[in-house]
Amino acid sequence: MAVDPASLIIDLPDYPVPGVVFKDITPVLADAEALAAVVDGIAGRFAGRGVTKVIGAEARGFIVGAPVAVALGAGFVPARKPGKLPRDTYAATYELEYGSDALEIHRDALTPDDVVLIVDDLVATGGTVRALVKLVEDTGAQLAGMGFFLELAFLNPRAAIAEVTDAEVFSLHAVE
Ligand SMILES: O=P(O)(O)OC[C@H]1O[C@H](OP(=O)(O)OP(=O)(O)O)[C@H](O)[C@@H]1O
Ligand SMILES: Nc1ncnc2[nH]cnc12
Repeated sequence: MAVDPASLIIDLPDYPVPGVVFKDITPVLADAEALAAVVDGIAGRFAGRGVTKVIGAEARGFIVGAPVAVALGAGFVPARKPGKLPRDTYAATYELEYGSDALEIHRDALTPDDVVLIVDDLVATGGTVRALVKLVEDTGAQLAGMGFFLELAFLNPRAAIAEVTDAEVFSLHAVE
């Protein structure tokens, strides 16, 4: 019987601030079968859609996004925290469940010919995704959709995402 990746998530109440239940996915990453199930599950959903690039946000979006890119035969674009990329960038700010931050991509990381998939370990408020959508739009590339391991559905990220794009939102596991 295959392991259910969601069964390996550890909940940490009141971390990093009171009122937030932090979803620790490191046990999922550490389990070979579970990690493969997450990567294959997201990649499988978007196979055959002509995806040329996967974009993922620092840091957990790198961990899940890069192997999904390899599985799809696509390249990977890292969206990094401010000041980390050495050349000209597009930037977007966003709110998190526990603070605010900004992400940047190189201006030449995507072109209007690219078909882009956003990948992250989890979607909570949808703020990070909204920033990534803005960055993809800045380049003129086409957004194919977005794929996550975990969706914190009780925070209603789909409504926040729907305000900025009608691209497909796919998650392997939702917490109601
Ligand atoms: O839907 P949202 O409310 O935007 O939250 C989701 C984001 O939060 C986490 O990253 P975080 O910013 O904590 O950074 P990390 O990957 O470096 O831990 C997670 O990996 C997502 O990128
Ligand atoms: N509750 C949460 N657990 C883990 N990562 C998160 N990123 C945003 N909200 C989170």
